[in-house]
Amino acid sequence: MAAINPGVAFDAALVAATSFDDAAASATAAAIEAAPLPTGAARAARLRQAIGLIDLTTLQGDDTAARVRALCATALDPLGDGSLTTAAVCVYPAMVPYAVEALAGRLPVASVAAGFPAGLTPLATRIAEVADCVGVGAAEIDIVIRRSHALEGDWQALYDEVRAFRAAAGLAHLKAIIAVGELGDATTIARASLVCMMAGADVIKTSTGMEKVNATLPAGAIMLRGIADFEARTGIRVGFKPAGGIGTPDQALHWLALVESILGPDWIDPSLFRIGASRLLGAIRDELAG
Ligand SMILES: O=C[C@H](O)COP(=O)(O)O
Repeated sequence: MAAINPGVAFDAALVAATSFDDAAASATAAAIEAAPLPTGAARAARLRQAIGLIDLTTLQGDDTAARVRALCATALDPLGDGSLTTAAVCVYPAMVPYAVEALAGRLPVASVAAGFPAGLTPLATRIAEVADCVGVGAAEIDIVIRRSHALEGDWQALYDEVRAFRAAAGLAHLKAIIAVGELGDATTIARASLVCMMAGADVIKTSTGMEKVNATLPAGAIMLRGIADFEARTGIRVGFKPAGGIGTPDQALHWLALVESILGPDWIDPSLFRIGASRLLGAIRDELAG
């Protein structure tokens, strides 16, 4: 992953001046969906690239040590030929020790945290959870924001919370899930993205996978433009993770195309781009197996 984002001071005026047009976001997404996808060998190569970007995820109430160990074995050798790995494995906090043991440092373990998926447990509990996950070996922490702060326009409160998660995460990479499907409009998505980046998120992530609406290309377009603006303003490169409902090879290819079209080829790398998915790997594997 890229260097830790130290964050920048909260800038209320910049947040207030940040807006985004829903129609522009939809138009960007529509252009990506209308463009032809690669075919033949180029498609296969791109799908292999996508596998290397996956945070292979299980976030089920019935997760067990055995399921997590099996997931880790798949992440280390997803095509069964030793040719590549996924980017990371993503699990609930209680499953982190099993993943850490199974991966033995060969891949990072990402833990969801901060009261995932709603972010509505007491703040002290959410901060302690972040620290606990790091303490048992998670190298990446996928926190959720408390959506009410964004919906009520209390951007200082959102900044302060994410700043506290940044501090609790220490040297672990911090991914901030903004839950686009619950934020309402493009401007709120743009402002939430900006505030999380200001507070020190290394990656901004669309969704938990548990909202009614999860990763969408229009929301992605808004977040990616925010990442580009933030880099132009601060020199800090923040990564991007669409997650939730990405289950087909075509969807993965659209996400790669969107990221590349807005941020350029540098971002097609696990240090700056992840796809959070539980079913996508199986679908890509099926296609590649013909
Ligand atoms: O962070 C990852 C998501 O929870 C995965 O969502 P999914 O099960 O729809 O692929």
